[in-house]
Amino acid sequence: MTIRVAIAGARGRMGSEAVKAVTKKEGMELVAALDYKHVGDSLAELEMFSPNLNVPIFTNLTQLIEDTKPDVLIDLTNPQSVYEHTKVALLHNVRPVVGTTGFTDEQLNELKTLAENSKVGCIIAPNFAIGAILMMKFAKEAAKYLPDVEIIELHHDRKLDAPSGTGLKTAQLIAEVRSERKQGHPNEKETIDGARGAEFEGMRIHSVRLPGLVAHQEVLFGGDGQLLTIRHDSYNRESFMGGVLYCVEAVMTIENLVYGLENLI
Ligand SMILES: NC(=O)C1=CN([C@@H]2O[C@H](COP(=O)(O)OP(=O)(O)OC[C@H]3O[C@@H](n4cnc5c(N)ncnc54)[C@H](O)[C@@H]3O)[C@@H](O)[C@H]2O)C=CC1
Ligand SMILES: O=C(O)C1=N[C@H](C(=O)O)C[C@H](O)C1
Repeated sequence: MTIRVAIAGARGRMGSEAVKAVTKKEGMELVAALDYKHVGDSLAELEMFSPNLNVPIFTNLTQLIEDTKPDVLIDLTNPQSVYEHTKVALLHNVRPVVGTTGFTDEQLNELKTLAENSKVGCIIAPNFAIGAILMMKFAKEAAKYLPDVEIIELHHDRKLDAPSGTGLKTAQLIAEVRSERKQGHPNEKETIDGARGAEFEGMRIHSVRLPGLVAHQEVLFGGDGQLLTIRHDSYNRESFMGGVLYCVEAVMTIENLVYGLENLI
């Protein structure tokens, strides 16, 4: 069976890489792209894509679904649009594979309920790179023994959300195995607001944004006279594509919402 795939955000850094990956993958067909402009055009008409890519562009997701009947919607857009796209897809029995980060807890819970009630598979993956998933798994394990943790995530300077979805997910996984604790000196004071980074259940997350970076993270564990550093680097966006394709296949086999690829591998 061929999986019919639509991509929201196809012109973006991740979306354009996903277009290449899906069109090359046996057993998948790219049937539509969702954008906020270029309605009525096809990807072939955009300079960045091959002139043979006759994939229609829509600006309305419901219309896209009615006209092209995708099985899966890959969303690689932005934190403002992703919730609505995921909800509309689920309401139309289209399985979302979401890489976009920046969901609130409330939005995640609503989508989880919607997916469960309608028995439509949905994967929300803050990071598709296998190395990043392992970094998070190893960090969760290390935190059982070394509970003093600081997370430093480093990204390109076009990123809209902070902390990164990966940084937040790492903190959430660690919080599952360690009880909340205040780190640093009990009387410490910030002389400049934010100096100690964002706080999540007593852990600090530091967000670095610089041109030249892609996606990187270090999880630092301090103990008596020792430091354990777990680091992952994505040097390009191809690093995410194995995970994207894996999710497109996996989402066809589930009937609920899975948040994080570590739950599937
Ligand atoms: N889960 C993962 O492994 C990864 C996730 N990301 C996330 O993916 C998202 C996209 O990242 P980039 O590709 O770097 O961003 P980008 O800014 O290069 O691309 C976003 C694309 O979405 C389009 N877009 C914006 N609003 C839209 C709407 N309402 N409907 C349809 N398209 C719309 C934009 O035109 C743009 O082409 C971000 O949230 C980022 O954090 C990025 C890399 C890896
Ligand atoms: O915006 C990005 O680039 C990335 N976003 C994801 C995140 O917020 O964790 C995944 C990866 O780090 C790249």
